[in-house]
Parts: sequence; C-alpha cells; structure tokens
Amino acid sequence: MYYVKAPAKINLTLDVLHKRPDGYHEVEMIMTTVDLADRIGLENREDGKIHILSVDRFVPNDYRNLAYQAAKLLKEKYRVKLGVTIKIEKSIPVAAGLAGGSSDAAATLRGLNTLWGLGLSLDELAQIGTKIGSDVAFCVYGGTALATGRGERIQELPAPANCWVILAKPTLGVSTADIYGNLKIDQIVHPNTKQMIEAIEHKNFDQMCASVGNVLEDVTLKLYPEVAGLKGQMQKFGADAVLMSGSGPTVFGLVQQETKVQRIYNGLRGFCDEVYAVRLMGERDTLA
Ligand SMILES: C[C@](O)(CO)[C@H](O)COP(=O)(O)OP(=O)(O)OC[C@H]1O[C@@H](n2ccc(N)nc2=O)[C@H](O)[C@@H]1O
Ligand SMILES: Nc1ncnc2c1ncn2[C@@H]1O[C@H](COP(=O)(O)OP(=O)(O)OP(=O)(O)O)[C@@H](O)[C@H]1O
Repeated sequence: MYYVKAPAKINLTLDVLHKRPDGYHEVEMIMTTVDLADRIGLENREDGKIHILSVDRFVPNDYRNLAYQAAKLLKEKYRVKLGVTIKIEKSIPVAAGLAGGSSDAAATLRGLNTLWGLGLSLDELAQIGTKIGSDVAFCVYGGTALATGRGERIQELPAPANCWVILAKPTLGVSTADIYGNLKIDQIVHPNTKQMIEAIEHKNFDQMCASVGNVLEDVTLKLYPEVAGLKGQMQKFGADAVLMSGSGPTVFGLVQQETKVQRIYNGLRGFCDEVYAVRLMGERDTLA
C-alpha cells in the first residue's frame, strides 16, 4: 500500500459576499491545516475497479465517497487501465466542518498522481478536485490560503503563528447546503479578512485571535443551541479565540500556552465526546 496523509482544515475566517446565479455563494475565507489527519492507503488493481475499504459506518464505500470520485475522474480523464483499492483510515470526524471527505479526495488525487505516474502539477490536480467539491482545491495544496470564488480559487499564505488548536465536535451532523440556505445575506457582519492576512503574515497571534470570524456561525448557532453552549464553554475555559469551523458543528479554540491546553481539553471532555488537542500545521510542504 502507498500511504498519503489527509489533514483536516479549519476556517480562520469565512465571509460570504453574495449569492451567485448558479446557487453557490461567493466566499472569501482563510483556511489552514491542522495536525489531525486521515490516512489513505492506495493499491493498484489489475481488474480496473475502484474499491473503497472503510470500517467507519458513516463513510460511504461506493461512488458517494469523495475519494472514489477523485479516482474515477483521474482514471477517466487520463484513460488509466488500472483500478485501485482505496483504504480510508478515518481520524477526522465526519460531517464536522473540517473538510474530511474533501481532504480524502485531495489525498487520493495526489497519491494516484504518483502511483499512476501521471506527472500532473498541484494546480492541475486542484482543478480536477473542484469538480468534486468547493473545499477540495484547498486540500490539494494544504498549508494556509485565502480561498475565493466558491472556495476553489486559492492564494497561498505563509504559515500563521504556531499554536495549539482544540477541536470539539458535538454529536450532531450539519448539512452544509442547509446552513448556506439559511444565511440572510443582508444581515451579515463581515469579518476583517485583510486584518487576518496581516496577522498571518506577521505571525501575530493576538491579532490572529482578534480577527477570526465566520458568517455561517450565527446560522448554525441558532439552529443548534448545543453548538453555542460548546462555544461558551470553550471561552470560559480560557481559549484565546473560539470559532466554529466551516458550516459546523465543530468549534475550535486557538491556544498559545501549552499549560492551558490540558485544562481546556479536560474541561470540555466533561460534556463533549469528541475533543482533540492538535497543532496548527499551516505549512504546505508536509503532505506526501
Ligand atoms: C463551508 C465550507 O466547508 C467552508 O470551507 C465550504 O464553503 C463548503 O465546501 P464543500 O463542503 O466542499 O461544499 P460543496 O460540496 O461544494 O457544496 C455543498 C453545498 O454547499 C453550498 N455552498 C457551498 C459552497 C459555496 N461557496 N456556496 C454554497 O452555497 C451549496 O448549497 C452546495 O450544494
Ligand atoms: N471520504 C469521506 N469521508 C467522510 N465522509 C465522506 C467521504 N466521502 C463522502 N462522504 C460523505 O460526505 C458527508 C460529509 O462529510 P465530511 O466529513 O466531508 O463533511 P465536512 O467536514 O462537513 O466537509 P466540509 O467542511 O468540506 O463541508 C458525509 O456525511 C458522508 O456521507
């Protein structure tokens, strides 16, 4: 098996500019990768089939799997005769706002590019990824980036100030389409994306904390008060900044001091089953 790492992303900012005629929303968001990753194993098959192996009951093992779709797109576009077994070892919670499925698809694109000797650039892989979902292009590159368009136009940013990221996922799944659908464009309070970019460029942790913002947060918090409760707890335990990632329901806290991490983690474990304390990765070059 050839193994590829598929890290989760968080949104440090997520702004919506307007609704587009194609039904998607024009976004402006800053995403970065964290050290919580799925592992994708790839093995060639002589029978030409694409086969998904996963023991997670929430992960589909057929054409609905985004990794399957990634393999199918590459196979068809480049007329590859071989098939592939794709083993998905999940660590990223499913339907969490952490782009787990998108990252698996992106890792499959990168991995098969190597395994099948296709010689494609990351830009080419990202373009193919866009056909699968709005977050896949970012996941192809990893690192930290400003994403615009429907999320597929990627401008690389440097790694932000290093810190801990505490992730807490309540036991409910959220539909991204539902959350965008319930957003009231005229009531949006826009985050300061420019200030966040400056904070990242200067590795200024305090300014980064002061600049986080996600316009989907209000929507999800109103629909699921449990998420608002979790956010309040994380603030109470002393995280330096607290925000919901993507369309939720995962809430993340940025923490600079290592001594605080265990306290916040233990506090949250009291009423949330899925809590993770990980490092912000932020760099592009760590992906296989
Ligand atoms: C919430 C985020 O995860 C933030 O990174 C993304 O904006 C969503 O990315 P994703 O899950 O890859 O989304 P997609 O699979 O492309 O779209 C799912 C659904 O979300 C809505 N959607 C998504 C992206 C976007 N810019 N505008 C939208 O309105 C659409 O209803 C779409 O049918
Ligand atoms: N490889 C995969 N891993 C997890 N879920 C997948 C995968 N492929 C398809 N899915 C489907 O996609 C749905 C959303 O899962 P995913 O974990 O990607 O959501 P997410 O983290 O909210 O994504 P995003 O942040 O991009 O909106 C799941 O309910 C599942 O049915």
